[in-house]
Parts: sequence; structure tokens; C-alpha cells
Amino acid sequence: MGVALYYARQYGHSAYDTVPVWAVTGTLLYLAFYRSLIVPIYFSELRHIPSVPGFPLWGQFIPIVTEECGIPQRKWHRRYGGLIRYCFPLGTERLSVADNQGIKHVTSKNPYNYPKPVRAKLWMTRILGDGVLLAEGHDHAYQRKTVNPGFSIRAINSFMPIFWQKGLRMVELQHRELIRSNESECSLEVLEWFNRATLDIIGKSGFGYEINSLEDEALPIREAYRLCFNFDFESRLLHGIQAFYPTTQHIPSQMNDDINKARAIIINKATEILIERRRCMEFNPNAKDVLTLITQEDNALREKGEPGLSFDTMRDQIMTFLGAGHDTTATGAAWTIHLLSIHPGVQAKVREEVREYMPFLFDKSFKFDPDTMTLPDPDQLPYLDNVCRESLRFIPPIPMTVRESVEADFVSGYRIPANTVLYILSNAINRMEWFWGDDADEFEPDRWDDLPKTAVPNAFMTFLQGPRGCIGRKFAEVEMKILLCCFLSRFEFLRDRDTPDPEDWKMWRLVLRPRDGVTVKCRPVLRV
Ligand code: HEM
Repeated sequence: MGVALYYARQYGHSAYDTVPVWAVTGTLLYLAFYRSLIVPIYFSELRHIPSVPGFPLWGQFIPIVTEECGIPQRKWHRRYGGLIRYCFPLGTERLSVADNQGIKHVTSKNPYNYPKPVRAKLWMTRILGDGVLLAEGHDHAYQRKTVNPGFSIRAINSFMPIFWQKGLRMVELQHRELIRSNESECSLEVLEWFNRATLDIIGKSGFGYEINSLEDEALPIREAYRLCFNFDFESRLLHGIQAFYPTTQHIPSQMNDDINKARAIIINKATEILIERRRCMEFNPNAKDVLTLITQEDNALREKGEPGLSFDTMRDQIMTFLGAGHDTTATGAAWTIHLLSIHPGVQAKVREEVREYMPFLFDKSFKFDPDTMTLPDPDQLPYLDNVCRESLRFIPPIPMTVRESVEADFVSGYRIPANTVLYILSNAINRMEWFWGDDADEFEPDRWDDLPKTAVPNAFMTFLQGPRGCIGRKFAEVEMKILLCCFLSRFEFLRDRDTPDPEDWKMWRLVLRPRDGVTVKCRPVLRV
């Protein structure tokens, strides 16, 4: 109002001329005071939920955008309990759920009341396509049913030779790098290596397609995913803003250009893969890759009168599996190498277990032939299992997911209205003392031999739970173990202290990745 009067007086306008200024000023005042001060405190239906105190105009926005994804909420949950409310600017309320009852309700009992908010999906769709990850309701249930056979235990067992083949090829190439360096040890940035290996793995086992990114690090498809993870200041800021204002994806900027370029490359590759796979299926309808299994299931469902998946939906599934299926596992494997590099005792113990169960990996003359050999099941190694679970608990590659209620509901004993936005932060839940005990913040693989009774399935949110939980969980677990067996049998490693500590710069963009990767100093393991 003051601004409007000042404007009128200063420029000699009548009160009528100042109407637009009044309107703007009034709206700003409404937003600033009514929405951020009055509503959350006096009128919001969420006001009874334990709330994090903060300055009303911008709430807890600063710690959320400046700290690692999930860390502020981890602290707030410890202080205020299992269901908390906090605010983004202008009184925009958010909930975070970290108690067993609340998580179970949102993820398993009433999951279809909690779809991903449209705003959150807009960014993801550009890179991951509109596949099973982003479908909702009936569409999701149908797609999930169709996709399921591609991830059965039987299917995963049949992919194991591919996991081994790519894992062994990766360490062979890394070893060559070490020899080229002419030193007794060399620095390896493992995140990029794992990304190349997992991209090749999903290409071959997912679609029967050789991507070959281990052989050629500069492939456009790998470059496309690199472009999505640009962490300069402008990209981070714009990425944050896009979560609230998706239309900013049209602003001319480096980040938007990068994402558009990446999207074009990924769509073209997915289309190429689908066309080629369909052509191959005519000659070999019983191939065992995920895409063939999905197509078989889709055909069977069509015969029962179901509508079936269109070409575009199938192409989008490929985009989903390419994206969701390689970066996640690569990031998990890289964080595990980091944790082993700073816990040399754990590293030595797990390597000895690999040596005991798989001595041929330490044999100089060993040559892998995927057509004639079956290699042991990595699930038979209990300590490796503990290490992987603990690493995935300690640093979950996907640190959070977001949901929005469709209808009013009750969560953890509180009524929440429709359109309430809730977060499920694995990076907070996985470290809650009420689940894991007092040493929740320690990396301790042995805990998995003797879990407290409170460590219920919902205490481990790395793969989410319920019908929207990760369909590729078993695939990822086996793949990650095999990649680690290959790496452990070839190299001993310590953190390269000349490079930034990966834990100091964890950046979030779908996955929680170390900004500068994970670099370790490697020495070859003695092979006889
Ligand atoms: C360590 C590796 C992985 C982690 C930590 C992980 C984690 C997750 C999480 C947390 C979700 C739920 C996302 C949400 O709803 O917001 C999810 C969903 C999904 N994941 Fe994974 N994932 C991993 C590997 C994989 C792999 C290897 C594949 C495929 C080959 C895959 C395919 C999917 C798909 C298709 C969904 C959507 C499921 C649905 O909504 O029905 N993931 N994953």
C-alpha cells in the first residue's frame, strides 16, 4: 500500500491509475504475510504436526538447498519425531515421513493415493521418458505387470554371465591403465568406470544391445547422461527452481540446452534399440533380455483383451531402464568402493571372502567364456552381502522421493488434506536411531548379522517399498556384487587424498553422487 501511495504521489497519478500497483502490492503482501505467517500458524490443517521453527518468509529453504539432500531432515526428525512439517518460501508446507507406521501407509497400504507430483515428474520425464517409473494409477499397475517378468529371479540368473563379462572387461581395461602409467600404483576414478560398465550391462541384458561404452568412453549416449549431471552453480540453481516452476525449462540457459541435447540423444538411442530389437525378435522370439520378456508378456496380455503398450510407451520403458538402471547401481558401487577405501580392514576381509569362494578370479591364467562357464552366485558371500547392504543404507544412491496426496487421509495419526506434499527421505530414514540403534551414523557391515528388532523393512528405504518400490532391486544387488567381486579381486585401494573427499561434495540430481567422482589409489592384487 505504501509503495502504491508513494508511486501515486511521486508521479502525480490519480488513485485509479495506481490500481495495477495496488494489485501487485496487495498480492505481494498477501503472499508475504498471510500465506507465510497467518495460514501455517492459525489455519493450516497441518498445523498440529510437529513443525520445524524458522523465519516465516522462507521457512527452511536455505538449509534444504545448501545442505546435502536429506541431512537437514535427518536432524529435524531426531529432534521432532517421525512425522514433521517444515516450510519452503511463502508458507509452502512440506511433510517428511520417517516412522514405520507412516512409511508403511504411504508406500504400501495406500500408495495410489500418493502419486509423484506432476511438477516433480516434468524434469524426470525429459530424461527418463514416461515409463513405469512415472506412470500412475491403473496405467502404472498395467505397466508394472507387463514389466515384471523381465526382473524375475530366473531372468536375473540368466543375465549373470553378462554382469561377469562386463565386470571383468572393466577391470581388464583399468588394469591396462595402471600398466600404462608405469607406476606401482595409479589413481582411478571409479564412478565413471562403473557408469560405463552398468550402461553396457543394461544395454545387453535389458535389450540385447551392445552399447560398448566400456570400449569407447566418448559415446554420445554416455555423454548425454554426463550432460544431465552438470553441477555448476547455474545448473544447480535452475534445477532447484524447476522443481517449483517447471516452465523455467524454457528459459534459454546452458542447463536447459544440455538437458534438451541429452534428451534428443537418449530418445534417438531408445528408438534405435526398439526398432532393432523388434527386428531381431522376428528371428529369435525367445531371446532372454528384459525387453523381449516384456514384449512376450505384453502380447500375452493383449490376447486376453488388455490394450497393450504402444511404440512410444515401449520406447519410454527403454529410456527408463537406461536411466534408472545404470546410474543408480554405478553410484552405489562407487560409494561402496569409497567406503572400503577408508575402511581397509573391511576391504581386506571382504576380499578374502571373494578369494575363498572364487579363487579363479585370483588366478592369472583364468579366462572367462560366457558361453561355456557358469560362475558362482555372488549371493553366496555373506560378508559381501553385509557390505553392500550397509553401503546402500549408509549412502542411498536415491536419497529421496516425493509424493502428493490425491485425497485427504490419515498419516501417522494426523489428518492430512488432499494435495499435501510429502517426502520420503531414505537419506534420513536409513540413519534413524529408532530403527538402527545408537550407531546408526556409523558404517558397520557386521550390524546385518545381528539387527535390532526395530530394524524393520521400512527402516531401509534405499529401494523404497510397496508396489512403487524398485523393480530392479534384485538386478541391481546382483550386478553391484559382481562388479565389486571383479574390482576387489584385481585391486587393493585407498582413498586418493590428493582429490576432494567424495563425502564433502555429494550432489543430488536423481542420484546422490560425489561431485568429483570417487578416486582411489590402486595397486594390483597379486595373482598366481
Ligand atoms: C542400487 C541401485 C538402485 C537403487 C538404489 C534404486 C532405487 C529405486 C528407488 C528408490 C525407486 C523408487 C523411486 C520413486 O518412486 O521415486 C526405484 C524405482 C525404480 N527402479 Fe530402481 N534402483 C536401483 C537400480 C535399478 C535398476 C538396475 C533398474 C532396472 C534395471 C531399476 C529400475 C527401476 C524402475 C523401473 C523403477 C520404477 C518402479 C515403479 O514405479 O513401479 N532400478 N528404484
